[in-house]
Amino acid sequence: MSFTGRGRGFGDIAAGAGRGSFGLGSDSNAGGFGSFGSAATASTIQDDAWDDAPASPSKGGFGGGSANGGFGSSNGFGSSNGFGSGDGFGSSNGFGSGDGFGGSSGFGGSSGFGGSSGFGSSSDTGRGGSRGGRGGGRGGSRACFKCGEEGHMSRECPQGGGGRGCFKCGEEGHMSRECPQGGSSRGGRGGGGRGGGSRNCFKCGQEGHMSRECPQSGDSSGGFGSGGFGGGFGQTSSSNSGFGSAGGGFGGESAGGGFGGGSAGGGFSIGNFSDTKSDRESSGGGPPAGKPMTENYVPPDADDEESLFKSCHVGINFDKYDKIPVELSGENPPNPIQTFEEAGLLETVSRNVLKAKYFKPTPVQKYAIPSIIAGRDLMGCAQTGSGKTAAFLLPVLTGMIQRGLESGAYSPVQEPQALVVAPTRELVIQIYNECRKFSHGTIVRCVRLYGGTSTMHQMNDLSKGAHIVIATPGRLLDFLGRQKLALGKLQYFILDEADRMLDMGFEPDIRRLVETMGMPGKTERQTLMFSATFPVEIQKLAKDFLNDYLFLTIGTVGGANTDVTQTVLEVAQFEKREKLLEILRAHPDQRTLVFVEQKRNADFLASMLSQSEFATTSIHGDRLQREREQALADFKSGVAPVLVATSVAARGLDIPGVDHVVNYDLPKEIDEYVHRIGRTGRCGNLGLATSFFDAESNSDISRHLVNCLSEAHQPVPEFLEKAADRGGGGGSYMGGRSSGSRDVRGRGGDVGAWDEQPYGMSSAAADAAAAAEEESWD
Ligand SMILES: Nc1ncnc2c1ncn2[C@@H]1O[C@H](COP(=O)(O)OP(=O)(O)OP(=O)(O)O)[C@@H](O)[C@H]1O
Repeated sequence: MSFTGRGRGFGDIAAGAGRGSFGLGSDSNAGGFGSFGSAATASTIQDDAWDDAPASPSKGGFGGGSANGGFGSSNGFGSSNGFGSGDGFGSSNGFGSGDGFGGSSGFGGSSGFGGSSGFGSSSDTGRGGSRGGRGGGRGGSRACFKCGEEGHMSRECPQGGGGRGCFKCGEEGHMSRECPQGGSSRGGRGGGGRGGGSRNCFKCGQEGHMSRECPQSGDSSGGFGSGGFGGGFGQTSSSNSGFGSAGGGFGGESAGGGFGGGSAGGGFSIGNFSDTKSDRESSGGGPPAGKPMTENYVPPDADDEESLFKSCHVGINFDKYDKIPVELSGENPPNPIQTFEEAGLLETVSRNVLKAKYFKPTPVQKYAIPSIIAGRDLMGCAQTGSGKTAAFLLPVLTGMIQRGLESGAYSPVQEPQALVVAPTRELVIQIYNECRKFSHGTIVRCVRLYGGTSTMHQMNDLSKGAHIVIATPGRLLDFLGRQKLALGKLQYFILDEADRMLDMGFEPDIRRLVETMGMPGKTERQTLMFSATFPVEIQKLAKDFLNDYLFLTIGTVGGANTDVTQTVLEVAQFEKREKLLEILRAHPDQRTLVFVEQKRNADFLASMLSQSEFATTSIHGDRLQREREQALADFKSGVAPVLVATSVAARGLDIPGVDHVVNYDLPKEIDEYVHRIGRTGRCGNLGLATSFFDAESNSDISRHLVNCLSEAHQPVPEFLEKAADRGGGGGSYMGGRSSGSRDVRGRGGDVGAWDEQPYGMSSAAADAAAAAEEESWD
């Protein structure tokens, strides 16, 4: 039996099964459930389903069962053998139907599967995840089978009779032998013992005979028969939770795999594998509103030296960096370096710098490296693409190694010496790769933690040792909460895109991280913050985290990169599509990054362009992480020379060879604009940015835009000046920029005494509003 789903699904996680086709049954080993249950622990899947969010017991997902259980193993649901399609999964009859699934070694061994008595039942809302798994087979710890809590047995459970429902239908009030639903293989609470429902053959899953009489010879190919897995797996009609709706234990003894279905809100929803938001909504499953879809994705690692050291070529304006005015304020600033040789970097690190073809430090590196080596806290602000990453990584790696690294390999709790936190997953990956590049040949272990990927995989990686962790806040807090990570030995705490990390969206997470997670106090650690923009109020906030810091400004804080030629065109909303096509046709060879405000528009535009003559891909927060990384890879390699992106790609990404940035929609914030156009014109190269100004919706940014263009010596179109004169953007004309122009301590000496520059909406508020409106940041 096979069926085809609409969405992408397990199948294309691996094994190239591609989208949709989902094999069930005896000849479906490759596409089935084969390696399922191989090597996960109880918590494998629980939180993976929820992007970057910290662990929460209320989230469902698969619960791994016994120590070896877990739906999905380290490679995730469907693991390397894939798992068939997305939507199809669990639809109508779902698993538990006749043919069963699973590879020959999969479930369905003689001992069957099926959780114990219906944990993850409807009263266990959301607990299905890890707890569900416990019941399965010989799963996990000795928690109560009803509520999943440890500390009491099920007979003493304060939740009363929740789990005492009929094993077949899940209803309370009767036992399974009296069940009015007879032998149906669907639904059921927890698929008791060898199947919650019918007495199908465990080998082939067909009704009408027992396994010993099975015509399908002795192997276990059909293993996962209807009965057991029927426990709540599938049954779309029964609840919103999709997979394991009413419960559904699944821990087969033989396979060792727990599979606790969740309950309402939990479980492995069908919607998780559908392609669009509306699919999710209609299926009732999937992540909560606003949360991107997830899968148990294991990202690849570039291990060869060549790809590690591949870097962008410096451009013709690289030497002009030296002419940009620099200001380093604060007590006793150290002298800048002029060459990498005089920086006092560790020899191996210096060698890597040369291998990366860094022959001369950029201004931010000249000042930041000696400041960090001198042990100072630093807030560094330099234009996009001017080498801020190496400015902190090189001295941090040197300092860590010189102080001595501890080997934490295979210790249950890793205690890194350095922590870098960044706002997006792709930026985390990029910093991680830079870190591996500069630490190449040393014993430093870098670990990346970010959402949308397999928690189990990251946990394994982490357990091998972590001297420096690079993470997005959500996944980081998750691991801290799980006590896989502790911050007691932290020497360096780095916020990249610091203004973003401290705005309303992330500030609570960062504060929590700094104040409640055992991190050394600010006088005991070194805190470093970097960005191209630093709004005044964020600078003031940052003071809470910094100790006697230096403030480094290269050029104007928040100024646009002058190597980018900026053009603003007046284009009404309905004309934008045609205008974009016109621009792309005029520059067919240019690698172009198109920014839009809305995720749905990113996909729409990407399809539209692909159907025209432009190979286009898209990146935004609703795409699976695998897809996001693939989109970036395709854009980088030129497979898709046009990338349509939302703000997830606005900051930090260093994509070599981006010729042109098009703001199809202007952002609401001028700082965001500066970061977006900074994806081109990097490292002394020239770039081009074109923005569509729609007077209807962009008047708020007009004043800031005029300012930004003038500062960067770019022509200001008349229509834009007029829009600014009409008052777009609020505040005074000249004062209307978002970033503070310099160290806020420079005025009045005390940060608290600083008079805010007037501008309409605070950067933080605007950021938050924009984020809430459309993009979900990692
Ligand atoms: N000294 C150097 N010599 C040559 N190339 C360099 C040097 N420093 C950095 N680069 C390269 O310049 C590019 C931009 O660097 P990086 O990504 O660190 O910029 P950034 O200032 O962090 O930008 P953003 O503000 O966009 O995050 C990278 O490809 C990096 O490898």
